[in-house]
Amino acid sequence: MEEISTFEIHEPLDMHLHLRDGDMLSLVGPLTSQTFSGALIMPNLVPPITTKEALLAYKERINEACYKDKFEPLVTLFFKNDYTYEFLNDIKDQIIGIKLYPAGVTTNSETGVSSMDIEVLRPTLESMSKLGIPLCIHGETNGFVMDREKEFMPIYESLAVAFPKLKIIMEHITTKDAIELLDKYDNLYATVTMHHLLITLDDVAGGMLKPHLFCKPIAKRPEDRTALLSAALKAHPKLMFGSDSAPHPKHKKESCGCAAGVFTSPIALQVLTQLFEKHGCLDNLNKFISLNAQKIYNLNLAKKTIKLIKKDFVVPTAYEYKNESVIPMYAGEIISWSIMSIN
Ligand SMILES: NC(=O)N[C@@H](CC(=O)O)C(=O)O
Ligand SMILES: [Zn+2]
Ligand SMILES: [Zn+2]
Repeated sequence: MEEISTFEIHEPLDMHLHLRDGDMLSLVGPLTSQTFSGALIMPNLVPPITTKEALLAYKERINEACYKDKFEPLVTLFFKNDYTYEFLNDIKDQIIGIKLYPAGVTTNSETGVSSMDIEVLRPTLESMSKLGIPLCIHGETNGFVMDREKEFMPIYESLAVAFPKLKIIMEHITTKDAIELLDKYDNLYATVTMHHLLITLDDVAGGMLKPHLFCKPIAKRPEDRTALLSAALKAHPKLMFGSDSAPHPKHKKESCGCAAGVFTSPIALQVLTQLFEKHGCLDNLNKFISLNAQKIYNLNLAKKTIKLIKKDFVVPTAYEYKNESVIPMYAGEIISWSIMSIN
C-alpha cells in the first residue's frame, strides 16, 4: 500500500487558547492565527476580562496582533457571581461563552469564584441558560493535586442536572473519570489538549523535572491518557480539541516556582497529524479538530485549508519577540509532519 504523504485539515479550531496581552500577544497571536480558523480565547488576563469595554478592547488588540482575514477570535468573559441578566443579555452576541475558575486553582484565577455552591451560582447560571450562553469550567478542587479533577466530577454532575439547558464544557480534561461523565449528561461537553493525549506525570516529574511540561491540571496516569486518547482518536462527538497553549516567559518556567502552562500552538497541527496517523485514525482528525466544535458551538467560519506533508519539521528551540522568549513543547525535536501550504 502506498504511504499517505499529505493530509488536509479544514477550518482548524482551538477551543481553549491563551493569547495573553502586550508583547506576548504580539508573539503568539500570529502563530495561532496563521494556521487556525478560530480559537476560543481565555479571559484570565491581569485583571481578568469582566466588562464589555475590556472585552471589546481586548478583541481589538487580538485582531491587531493576528492575521485577521481568516481568523476568528472567539472571546470569553471571566465568570463573576454578580453578572445581571441585563448585562449578560447585552453582551451575549459578543462572546462565545463564560469561563468559570474556582479561586486560586490555576494561573490568574485569584478572583474566581470562592464557592461552587449551586445556590450561590444559580442566578447567573439561570440567566446564562436562558440566554443560551455556554459555561466553560476549569474543573479542579483544591484537594491533592492528582485528585483535583476527579473530585470535581460531582460538581459537574450537579450543575448538569440543575441546569439541563445550559451547555457546560469541562475544559482541558485529564482523567478517564471525565471521559466517562461525557456520556452521562446530554449537556456536558469537553475540550482536551494535545499534551494530555501524549504525556503522563512520568514525563513531567518521573525523571529530570521538565518545567515546560508542567501545567494545570497536571498530567495524570497512563490509564487516564489511554482513555483521553481513545476518545480523541475516535473523535467522540462531545470532545473538542482545545490546546490550552499557555505561554509563559522562559524565565518564569525555568525558575524556582515554575508557572503552569505548556506552549503548543505552533506545533499542534503537525503533532496531532503525526499522532492520528500513528494510530491509523487520520479520517477522524477533522472532526476532532474542527467539526465537533462547529456543531457544539454552532460556528460558521471562513474557509481555510491547511495542507500538511510527511516531512521532518524541527521544532524551534524558542519563539522570540522583543524581550519575550517562549519555549515550545518538543523544543529542538523532530516531528514527522510539516505544514506545506495554507489556503
Ligand atoms: N493550563 C495552565 O497550566 N495554565 C493556564 C491556565 C489554565 O488553563 O488553567 C495559564 O493561563 O497559564
Ligand atoms: Zn484551566
Ligand atoms: Zn487554559
